Order: sequence, then structure tokens, then C-alpha cells
Amino acid sequence: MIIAVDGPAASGKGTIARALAKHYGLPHLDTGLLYRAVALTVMRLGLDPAVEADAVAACDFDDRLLAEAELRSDPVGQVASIVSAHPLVRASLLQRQRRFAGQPGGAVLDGRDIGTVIAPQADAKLFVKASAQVRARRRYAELHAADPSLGFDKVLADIRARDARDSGRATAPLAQAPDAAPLDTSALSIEAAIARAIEIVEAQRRRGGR
Ligand SMILES: Nc1ncnc2c1ncn2[C@@H]1O[C@H](COP(=O)(O)OP(=O)(O)O)[C@@H](O)[C@H]1O
Ligand SMILES: Nc1ccn([C@@H]2O[C@H](COP(=O)(O)OP(=O)(O)O)[C@@H](O)[C@H]2O)c(=O)n1
Repeated sequence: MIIAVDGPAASGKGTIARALAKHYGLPHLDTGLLYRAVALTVMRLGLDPAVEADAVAACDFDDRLLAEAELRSDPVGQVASIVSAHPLVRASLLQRQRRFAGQPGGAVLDGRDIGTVIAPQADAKLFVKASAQVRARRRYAELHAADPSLGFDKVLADIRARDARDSGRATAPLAQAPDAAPLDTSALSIEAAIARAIEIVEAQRRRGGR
């Protein structure tokens, strides 16, 4: 079974995707980490994320980067949303994600374009959302511990800027697939959001006859 989990920053898609993977015994890929690894490579090499050729040069990143804590920082998230708008960057990361989705038994992937581009054939698709205020509060709680100089207003502004870039780009924009079920986690606890996600996947499986 392939499960696609998409949604904007800090909506809770990673938390839900990890829980679904555990529940169904499937491997999980956080595809955002791939774009973050490209971003961190661009930053470390002193390249310009807005220049497509620079971003493409960083797609051949060292996989050891995927385990680095710095990948999850706010600046890396911002640069990730700049490099991810380049069609050649998306093309360069496409096969790796499709291979992961296509492994025997299936997989859970979370990102922005899993249900629309990477695995449109997915057996279950969720589009996880939450208000920008709620998402900024969650992200602030995570990031403030590592960087006390980061203020809430900056986190909220960065989330809004990233939403606009991710939704507005021409190639594989953040968008709900027509056959994805929306899941608004704004007023749900983590446990309630996971329980609802499992209900949705079960309903979509029944509908698909799996
Ligand atoms: N339903 C929820 N209620 C409260 N906090 C949540 C909820 N879902 C996720 N979180 C927390 O919000 C933060 C962002 O969640 P995460 O799953 O990483 O989001 P995303 O993958 O969409 O960026 C994490 O600290 C996570 O524990
Ligand atoms: N499938 C994906 C996943 C991430 N991304 C990009 O990578 C950035 C970082 O993604 P992420 O999933 O790690 O970000 P969070 O939602 O965890 O904050 C996003 O803002 C997108 O620009 C993408 O374009 N497509």
C-alpha cells in the first residue's frame, strides 16, 4: 500500500506519516529532507539558491547530510523552498522518491507533491492542514529551543512566505490532489489527528477494494 501525505509547513504531516508507517509496518520517507539537503549544500558551498544551475549542482548531495540536525533549521527551510521551485531540481530528486514509493509492499511518503506528482496512483492520500497561526506556534515551540533569538513573528512570517512560494510555483505546487482527503489538525491533539488519519486510510482502502 502506498500512502501519500501532503500539506504545508508544520501542519503535522510528518507526525502523521510516521505514525501511519508504524501502524501499517511500512517504510517512511520525509521528502522535505531531500530539498533541505540540497538547500544546506547550496548554503555550505556559497552558491545562490535562486540560480537553477547552482541548485542543480547541489542535488548530488552527500546522504550523510540527511542525519544532520541543522537540516531542520528555519533558514534551511526557507532556502529549501527556493531551490525546490526549480524544475531541474525537482526532476533530479524525482526518481529517488518514485523508487521509494514503488518498493514491494509499499511505503508512506510525506511532502508537497506526493499525491499529485510522485505517486498519483497512491492507495490513500491525505492533505494535512492547519491555520498559519497554529502551525507557527508549533514550529516556534520546536525551533525556539535550538535558537532562542528566533521570535514568534519571524516564524509566522517565514511560514507565510514559504506557503506562498510553495503554492505559487509553476512546477508541482503545493496543492490538494482531487482524490485526497483533507485533514485539518488545527484543533486536534496529535493522538486525535493520528486516529483520524488511520480512519481516512481505512475508508480509502475500502473504497479502492484493498
Ligand atoms: N495535532 C497536533 N497537535 C499539536 N502539535 C502537533 C500536532 N501535530 C504535530 N504537532 C507538532 O508540531 C510540530 C510540527 O509537526 P510535523 O509533523 O513535524 O509537521 P510537518 O511535517 O507538517 O512540518 C512538531 O513539533 C509536532 O510534534
Ligand atoms: N515533496 C516536497 C517536499 C518539500 N518541498 C520543499 O521543501 C521545503 C521543506 O519541506 P519540509 O517538508 O521539510 O518542511 P516542513 O513542512 O517540515 O516545514 C518546502 O517548503 C518545499 O518548498 C517540496 O517542494 N516538495
